[in-house]
Amino acid sequence: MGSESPTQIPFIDFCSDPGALEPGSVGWSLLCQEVRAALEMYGCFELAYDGLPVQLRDDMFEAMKRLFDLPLETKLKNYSTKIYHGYIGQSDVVPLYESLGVEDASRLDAARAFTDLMWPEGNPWFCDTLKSLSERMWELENLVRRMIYDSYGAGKYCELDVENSSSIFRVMKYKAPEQGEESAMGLVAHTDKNLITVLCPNEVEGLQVQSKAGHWIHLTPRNASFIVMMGDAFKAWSNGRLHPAKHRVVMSGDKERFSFGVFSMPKEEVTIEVPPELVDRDHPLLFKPFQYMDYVSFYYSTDDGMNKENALEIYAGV
Ligand SMILES: O=C(O)CCC(=O)C(=O)O
Ligand SMILES: [Fe+2]
Repeated sequence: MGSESPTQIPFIDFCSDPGALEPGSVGWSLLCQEVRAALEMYGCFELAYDGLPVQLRDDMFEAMKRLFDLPLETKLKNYSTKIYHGYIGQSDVVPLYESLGVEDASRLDAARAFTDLMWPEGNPWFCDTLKSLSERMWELENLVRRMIYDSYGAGKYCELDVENSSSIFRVMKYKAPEQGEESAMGLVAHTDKNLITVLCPNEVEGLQVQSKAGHWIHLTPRNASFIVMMGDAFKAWSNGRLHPAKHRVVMSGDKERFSFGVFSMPKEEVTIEVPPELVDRDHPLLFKPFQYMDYVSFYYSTDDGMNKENALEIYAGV
């Protein structure tokens, strides 16, 4: 893979050596370094992981079709005062895109509240699928997070930081472009603002990641793999080491694309702070402590253009 214009993102296999998922083992240390290198260089990687039954993800893709087929007025009930937490869709900028979000969906009460909102007559199957899948995705997020912390010798902060985090489970649908249109923007280029995003796309391609050199890499994920993506908040925590990958979705062909993912973020009252282990003479402090939602509000209040590109540096840079 040439570093000038890579055609793929790194692929990391969590299945080949189950012993490597034991913190403290030799395999674990090697995996931590591999994860760190991928996230510093590309800001993302494709992951093979067998801790989540394929049937469960297939059930979710099946359930998502029915969810998105509900009337718009029902989907709009998934409303949140928090930015990017509820229903998003009907946008002139990305008319193919629609998504719904459930905060802390691994909690039964949260999964049930969402399900009851969408299906007042009840839908226990959807509720169970949502809860189980969110739980497993959250475990996976925690595993990757632990690897990142350990790779920087900052493992002692991990448990508390995980406790101080929340998550959104989002389901996304992208319609195929209009007939006669070769391709169309499904989701405009952005970096995620949160800590870690773990995505699970269906078999329809469309996700593209920008390399540091500025080339768009078209992802062709292997069957049943996951995409792990760094967000701005983790870049700040790592004192600039982790690279938030810029990505977008471009739709072509005649098939709808579905994906779901877990987006982790610090709880509202929690301050993101660079651990002292990550600051030294060669790595002077780059970011002031800040609260995640304040940064998100800042990001969405700025105009398009330069400010959006460097929002983290403008908002929290020292
Ligand atoms: O659907 C995808 O694969 C990407 C979604 C995404 O980038 C996002 O929701 O931030
Ligand atoms: Fe994203």
